[in-house]
Amino acid sequence: MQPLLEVAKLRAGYGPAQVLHGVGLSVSAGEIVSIIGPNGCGKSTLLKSIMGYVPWSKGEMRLEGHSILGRQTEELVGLGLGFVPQLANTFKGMTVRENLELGGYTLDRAAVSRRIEELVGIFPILAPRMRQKAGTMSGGERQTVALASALMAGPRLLLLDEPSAGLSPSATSDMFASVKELPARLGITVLMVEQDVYGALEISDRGYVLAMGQNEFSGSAADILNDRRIGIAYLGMDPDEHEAGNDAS
Ligand SMILES: Nc1ncnc2c1ncn2[C@@H]1O[C@H](COP(=O)(O)OP(=O)(O)OP(=O)(O)O)[C@@H](O)[C@H]1O
Repeated sequence: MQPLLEVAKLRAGYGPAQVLHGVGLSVSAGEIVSIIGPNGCGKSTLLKSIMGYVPWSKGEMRLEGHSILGRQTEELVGLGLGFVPQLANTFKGMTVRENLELGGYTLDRAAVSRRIEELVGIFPILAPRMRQKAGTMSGGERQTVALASALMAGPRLLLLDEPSAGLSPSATSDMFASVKELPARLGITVLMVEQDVYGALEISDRGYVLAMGQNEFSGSAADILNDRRIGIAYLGMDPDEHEAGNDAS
């Protein structure tokens, strides 16, 4: 089946500082795909490059097989891409409802109301907080507002940059539980960057491991979770203990 999004040989960075050195990935409709890797390896830069915020020097990007390389961010949003940046992703002086309305600025009033109702069904904590200013909410609540705002426009593919950043363990598991529902409940495909490798892979179909701006490994979420090198590098696996386990078997 043709992927929804394909990125190939992407080279991008900030002026002379090249960060991505030929990265590739694909995401099929209905999937949740995670990008993991060490700090500074270029995960956020990859999402920002896809969204048109960071200029490419080389590469290719296709949506359902059609090249969309070089499109402006607004055009990409029009084509169905949505983005939730890491932190600083709500208007703190505005209420929850106003944040959501802003996310749905392309919709008419009736569609905004319908969409808000639908999203409150998925994120029940928003219901009693519609008039609360985002700036007075906890990190987890605000992250939920950011996610719901990005969903207002009905993206086909949602790019999430560390949705668990700054959240408590319980808020993190609520966040992952909500993200997991997006394909089935709203028909949204998800490409997510996460530091919480285990939490992200648990709800993902597939994953990509980046290292120093390059693809290091990719596979099903189960393959990555079972890979010894990944376990040692990112999942806190004790190398000696694992070796001992292997010897015994
Ligand atoms: N606006 C910028 N200008 C210049 N360099 C930047 C900019 N943003 C990021 N970088 C650099 O690009 C590299 C990759 O950063 P990026 O944020 O993509 O990594 P990351 O894998 O998402 O890291 P983390 O897991 O710590 O969030 C880093 O060396 C970073 O310092």
